[in-house]
Amino acid sequence: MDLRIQKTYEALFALEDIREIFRESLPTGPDADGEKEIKRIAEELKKTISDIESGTGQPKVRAIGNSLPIRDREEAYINIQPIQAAGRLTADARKAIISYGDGYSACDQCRKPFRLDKIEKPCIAGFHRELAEFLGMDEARVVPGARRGFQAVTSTLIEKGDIAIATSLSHYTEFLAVENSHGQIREIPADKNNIITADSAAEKIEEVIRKEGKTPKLLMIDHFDYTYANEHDVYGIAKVAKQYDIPLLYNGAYSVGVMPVDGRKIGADFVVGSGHKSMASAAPSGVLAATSEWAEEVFRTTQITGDVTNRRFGIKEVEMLGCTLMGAPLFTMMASFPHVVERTKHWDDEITKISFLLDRMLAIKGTTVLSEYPRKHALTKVDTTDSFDTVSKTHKKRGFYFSSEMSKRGIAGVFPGATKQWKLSTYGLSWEKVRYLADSFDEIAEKYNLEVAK
Ligand SMILES: Cc1ncc(COP(=O)(O)O)c(C=O)c1O
Repeated sequence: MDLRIQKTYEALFALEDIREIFRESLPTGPDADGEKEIKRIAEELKKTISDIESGTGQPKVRAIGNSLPIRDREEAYINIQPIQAAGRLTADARKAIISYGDGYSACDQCRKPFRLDKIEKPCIAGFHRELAEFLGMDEARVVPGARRGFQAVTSTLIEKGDIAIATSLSHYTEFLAVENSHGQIREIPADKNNIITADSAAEKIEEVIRKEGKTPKLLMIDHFDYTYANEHDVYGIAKVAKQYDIPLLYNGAYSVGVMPVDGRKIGADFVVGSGHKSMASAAPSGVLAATSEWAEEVFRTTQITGDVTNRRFGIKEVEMLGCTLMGAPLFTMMASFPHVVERTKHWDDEITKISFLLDRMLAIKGTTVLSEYPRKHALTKVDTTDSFDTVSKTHKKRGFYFSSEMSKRGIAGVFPGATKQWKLSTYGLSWEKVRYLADSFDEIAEKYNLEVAK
């Protein structure tokens, strides 16, 4: 059965349950408000089912007190949304949400010594061990997003007035994490090709030491940045950081979960990944891994003493505020993990797919690629100012014509109105879909008389 229909039926059945449950406590009878509302919603749900079955209209369901359209992006569309691609759930993760979506669905299994990463059944402890191994690190913890990983590290290493180094292409959450610890950021500039090199990292460190008289306390480097998804010299930069004895945080938001990442080989002290961005997991989720040396600090347990009425919280980790991902996000990470491990072995295929698509897009005269080229990542920034955007000048929908043409062809994820510089990702799409995408760009170009080289 179409998943949308199945879900709508489930909502209909839930509505019946609600009617039953509240039969006692709500005024009933055909004119009672609650009864009228339930009837109205039931009618909408039934109409939604018949709309889907007859293939007319976009189904919209008004959930109780809220407006919640059925989300059918992955089932009904080819989704090229750049940041959704690798966070899309696996079927196992979807099942896990149904089974473990309830509040505290992990904590009801928590036994002595009372910490999330120590729960053996279900195998949360084992998952932590495997995560660390997968990343080539000694210890790992799940966190609510990469940003919480940054925060745990900055909160451990940075004190008021300390300096941390990031780059001109670093994600804003690194800046906020440092600010949260009352530190200051100095940026390594990207070169003219939008790449962060080891030489410029060394120069920035030298400059900070010379001008400010102190050695930075942390260096954070994004393996692939969020703007271009260009690859930066993480190996070289890690070497430089070692020379100056500065701990290195490797931001793998766009790498952990899609390509092989070995923190030890890179020379990272901390590896951070984003579950919802690159590990086929529900938001918010992520991972913070550390070498054993740094694990002792960043995963330190509470030392609280004093007026705490004879209570001790000894095993709880301060930076994790005891426990982190307790339910659905954790179980989606766990359920997707075997698939994630497997898919990292096929990263080359993903590069071949994006390269194929871009070759076809570049044949549309005026289109350029703003990211480094040839590509090393499936996420790419393109510039269609001199191709698709030229149409928007005269089209009655202006720039929105483009996303609308894409949507008509069953393609979602192009930012509505964007026709100049925009990002897309082919990550995880089948070859069939990638070819269809390329044909669709051609079709739109030809429809509007843009020149396409054959
Ligand atoms: C490069 C990069 N790092 C970190 C983050 C933050 O990740 P999260 O949402 O998992 O906290 C993002 C999110 O967009 C990102 O693009």
